[in-house]
Amino acid sequence: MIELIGITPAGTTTHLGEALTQFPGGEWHVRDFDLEAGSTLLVVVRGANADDLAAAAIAADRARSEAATVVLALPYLPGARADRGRPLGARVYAEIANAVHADRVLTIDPHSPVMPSLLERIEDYPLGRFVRSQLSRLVAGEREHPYVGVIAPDEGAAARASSVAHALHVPVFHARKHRDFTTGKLSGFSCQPLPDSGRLLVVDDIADGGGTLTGLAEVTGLGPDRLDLWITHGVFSRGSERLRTYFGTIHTTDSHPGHTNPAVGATIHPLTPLFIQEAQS
Ligand SMILES: O=P(O)(O)OC[C@H]1O[C@H](OP(=O)(O)OP(=O)(O)O)[C@H](O)[C@@H]1O
Repeated sequence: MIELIGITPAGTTTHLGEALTQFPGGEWHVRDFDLEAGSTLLVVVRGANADDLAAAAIAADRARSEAATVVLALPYLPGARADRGRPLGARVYAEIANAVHADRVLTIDPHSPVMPSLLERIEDYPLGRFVRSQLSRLVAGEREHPYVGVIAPDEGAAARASSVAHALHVPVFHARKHRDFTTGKLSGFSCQPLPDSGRLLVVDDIADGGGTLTGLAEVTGLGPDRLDLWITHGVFSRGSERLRTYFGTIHTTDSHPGHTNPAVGATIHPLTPLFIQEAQS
């Protein structure tokens, strides 16, 4: 899923989606488009489809011929889960993304700390800060939030959940994901004792098949009357419909095309306005 937005120096935005077409066989073709002098082309690529990165590279090439600045937003960093061992999928995806030759790369809450350094022009993934510092507003609107604590489902989620708990002024409770040493498969969870009453917000970066989050919910013995969920990247593939059994409100962004899965019915927090703002800064 790809979105093209022209931003003039005065801040006027134009959606250039019609410039993107495909030949009947599926190859991308980007039609000519005009950009005012000094404009920025913002290219947002959602999800992990490398073919969309090819379209982004073609559109960027066109924009550069008009001397426009190119900002590539990769809200869900493709390859970020393949960040160890050989082959290193993260590096291969990063090389494909670098073929866009963007002046800046923006992302949000990348799964792996390895990944941003592989992208040549990434600037400290500034939007990562957004999720953490603005989460209380996103989740609770203008009201007081209802949470008595935040749960981190595994070690990888600990820093993210702690900063969300800090923003919400509530304690964080840590869980652990146990894996079988030989197969690497998930073998169970353990969790710190939780408060006897009040709502808890589980915070993680990705919900894919939902196994991690449903496994965690089971070990807490709690359900939708006590648990809500924030996940930055709602991939929501097969199996994720089980999340509804365990969580009341499910919040996510539109970083991945899977976020619209109707079986999950998540509340969506759109990212494009933030990318436009960030591209102009
Ligand atoms: O919905 P699921 O299919 O369970 O996938 C989502 C989980 O996968 C990722 O962790 P992962 O276990 O890949 O990585 P880690 O061992 O590096 O934390 C992610 O951080 C979630 O916890």
